Amino acid sequence: MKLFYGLVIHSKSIDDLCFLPNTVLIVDKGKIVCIQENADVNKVQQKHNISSENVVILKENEFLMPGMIDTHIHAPQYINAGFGLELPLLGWLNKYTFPTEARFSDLKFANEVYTRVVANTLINGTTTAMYFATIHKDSALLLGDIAHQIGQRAFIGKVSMDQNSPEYYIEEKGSAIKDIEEFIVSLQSKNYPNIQPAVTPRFAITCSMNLMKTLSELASKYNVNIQTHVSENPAECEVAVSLHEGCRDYVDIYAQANLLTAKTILAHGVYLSDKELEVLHRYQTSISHCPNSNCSIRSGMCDVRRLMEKGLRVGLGTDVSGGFSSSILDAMRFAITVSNILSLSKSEDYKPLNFRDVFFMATLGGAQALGLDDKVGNFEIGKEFDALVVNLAPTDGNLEVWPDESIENRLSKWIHLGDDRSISRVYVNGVEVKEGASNTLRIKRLGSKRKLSEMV
Ligand SMILES: O=c1[nH]c(=O)c2nc[nH]c2[nH]1
Repeated sequence: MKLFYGLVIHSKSIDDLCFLPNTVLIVDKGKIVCIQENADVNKVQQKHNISSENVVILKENEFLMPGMIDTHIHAPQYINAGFGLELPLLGWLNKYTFPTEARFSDLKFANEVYTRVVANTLINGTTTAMYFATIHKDSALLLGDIAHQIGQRAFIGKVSMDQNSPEYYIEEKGSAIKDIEEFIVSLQSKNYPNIQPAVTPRFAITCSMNLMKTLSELASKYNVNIQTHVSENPAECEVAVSLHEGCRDYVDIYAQANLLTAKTILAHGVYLSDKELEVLHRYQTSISHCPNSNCSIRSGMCDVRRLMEKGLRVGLGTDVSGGFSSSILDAMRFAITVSNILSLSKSEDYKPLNFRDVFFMATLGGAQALGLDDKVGNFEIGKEFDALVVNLAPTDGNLEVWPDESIENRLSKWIHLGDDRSISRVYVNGVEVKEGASNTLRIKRLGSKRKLSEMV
């Protein structure tokens, strides 16, 4: 058992951000077994017979929050983060993305990049990631091994694509199905507690209707999540609909392929019509909002408020490397900025997203979008303990926190100004995976105190 004591911040819903001072939270075998606000820590410690080395008392400038959830990230594109942003989506895919992803047939290369992306996103506070890998079955399995070893909760998507792709990076019609089924079976048979496969048709342009229909059957046969892209960029929308005869709009392509389910997450959704939103709502399909990517490759600005008002679950995605940053904190800031910009052309009663909304989206909202909210996303008895200790101490991080500042203002400052140095501890399923705010990455499960440069 481990006992945490101090300020706890989490969302009960989008409208209910809770600040719980002097709170005791007890974790047993990875799960939360006790939460007590305004508690006498010594009494609770004695009552549960917890030894001092298993007690974490947060400092005055620290708070405990749920681990953050990246609902859309391309692990192989990590190597491209920060360049190639001058082209819009379709040109960018052809010039930068497909050639890079093709290199992941090489397992040694995949091992290097995937170790870095998992380690660094954890350091940045991403305790759960919904990954796109590449079309290569073995390197996608390797990504699952690495996330398991380092200790991140993850969905791993072996990408499926059988048309309109370069000849050096495309699957044969026959092997596309065989490979994805083998991938799902192999990953599930490893019985990694926090790693699951995800069926991942890249998007409607690079997938035939036949492939998408078979993928939906496999997702249902093996009860796995589905992820793909939708309505990101005007040219993409036009090409997608023109390729799938008889489909009314972009969402209708996925509806006809039976890919819309309550376990499906679609990245972007910038240009969805009201009719399309109604269809997604009916299927309980969720959206990953990726504002950094939408700005960086100039796809457009997604009106998240509108999606939420239509009843959709919306999480945040970094969408590396359309998005240049693998940090969900960064995604939170971009989401606020995009929403502020959109509000300039809306009526006065339009409510742009604020720091409370994006905190929800980065935690419980992301968990809901991935269908994981029975396990993670906030602190409730019975849920798994995925958590961050955030430290706003002026000597340690880049924030100035004044003694008379309210807790709300501190959280707002952290969301706008914090960085990975302010995340001092990371726990997944009750296990600490990062210790100490430092640029030297200390990933316990890879051998203590090894630097990242020594790990790859
Ligand atoms: O942002 C994106 N990144 C991708 O890799 C991709 N593939 C299809 N559509 C995409 N959008």
